[in-house]
Amino acid sequence: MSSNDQAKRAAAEAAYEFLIEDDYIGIGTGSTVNHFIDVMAERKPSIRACVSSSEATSAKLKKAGFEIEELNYTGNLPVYFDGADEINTHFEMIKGGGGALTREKIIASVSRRFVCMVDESKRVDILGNFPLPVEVIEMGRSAVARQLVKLGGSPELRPNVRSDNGNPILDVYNLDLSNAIAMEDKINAIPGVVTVGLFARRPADVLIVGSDHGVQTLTRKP
Ligand SMILES: O=C(CO)[C@H](O)[C@H](O)COP(=O)(O)O
Repeated sequence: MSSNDQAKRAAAEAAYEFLIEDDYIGIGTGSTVNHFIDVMAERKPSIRACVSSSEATSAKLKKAGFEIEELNYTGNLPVYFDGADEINTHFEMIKGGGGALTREKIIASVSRRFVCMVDESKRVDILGNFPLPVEVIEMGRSAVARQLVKLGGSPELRPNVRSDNGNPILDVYNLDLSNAIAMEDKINAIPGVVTVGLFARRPADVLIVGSDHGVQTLTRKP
């Protein structure tokens, strides 16, 4: 296992402490989440079912013996576990590197606690080094891209990729995300945008950072 993977695994193990048994739990997408599912598979918690943010996560959870439930049948969730592509000191995030941003944002929006697990390379002062994913409706792809250019961005179509919802994803470089809430609102207002991978209006509540030196668990200050 690479040291980066070890850091993700360590963060996933620490995150497990936040799991609430005998209820539904939300599970995101990505390599860090995959470590979290491995930890769950080893420790076998008693949970009602998982609400999953992607087909890939659902497949891994099912293989590990966990039930999947659709969000439409669960109501609000006590806790959601996911990774991030970048996270700042306010626990605002860029997400969607794995293309699951829309389902991730929906699940995060109905979860009482968002536990974000990262390796330390994901921590930043200002978001934006990682290109911002924007899921769009196919027919509005170019129109949205032109609006993103007006906002100062350089959008690139993610090649040969469709989200689990069947939509294309634009990766936007060079945006000024120093005011992440304002930019999230502006991008959300563009017709044709399905979801922007900025999680500023709904930041994480708990941040667990794995590194060579150990694991740090941080709680967002209100
Ligand atoms: O937002 C995501 C998927 O859409 C992931 O949380 C993000 O890409 C981080 O992935 P990884 O844990 O593999 O570094």
